Amino acid sequence: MPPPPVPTRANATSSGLLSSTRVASSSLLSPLATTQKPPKPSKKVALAPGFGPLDWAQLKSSGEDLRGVDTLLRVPPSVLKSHNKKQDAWTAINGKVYNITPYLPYHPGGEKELMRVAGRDGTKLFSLTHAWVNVDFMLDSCLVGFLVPEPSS
Ligand code: HEM
Repeated sequence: MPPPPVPTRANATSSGLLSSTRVASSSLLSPLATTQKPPKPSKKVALAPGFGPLDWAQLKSSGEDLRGVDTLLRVPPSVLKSHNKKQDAWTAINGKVYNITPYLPYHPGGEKELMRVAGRDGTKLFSLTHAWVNVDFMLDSCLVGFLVPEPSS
């Protein structure tokens, strides 16, 4: 018995093979136009050598004191407000108060941006900028305490 014919373009068309092959291969091509918006340009800053995310992770787990307080505090807004200098900067995010001074040179968005929340509740600005960032984890070793209402006098 002779071997079965080898498929060629000529006999593929008649057998319907080519049309299905065409559909399959053209679906693998990338579309010529897309409806997706181009990504926004990044506002990340160039961090100094030794201040990348891995360096921060290392410092965080080094056991160095990054809080600057001996025990967790109850922090009213008036106290938070007094910590608004680069060398002594606190912010509140989602009810937790963090010492952000050690993180300033490591912040991918830059020191200036981070200082916008120094001495105040930064929850809104933080979540507007990057709600996906896990601040609980990023700043766990910088926790100073919890934001509480101003005591009534
Ligand atoms: C307080 C705690 C904060 C932490 C832990 C934090 C952390 C981070 C991290 C991890 C990134 C990189 C994100 C990524 O790669 O997708 C980032 C980027 C950035 N952050 Fe923050 N951030 C904080 C607060 C702020 C605040 C208050 C602002 C002020 C508006 C800000 C502005 C930015 C900007 C502009 C970028 C660059 C975004 C981009 O274009 O990719 N961050 N931050």
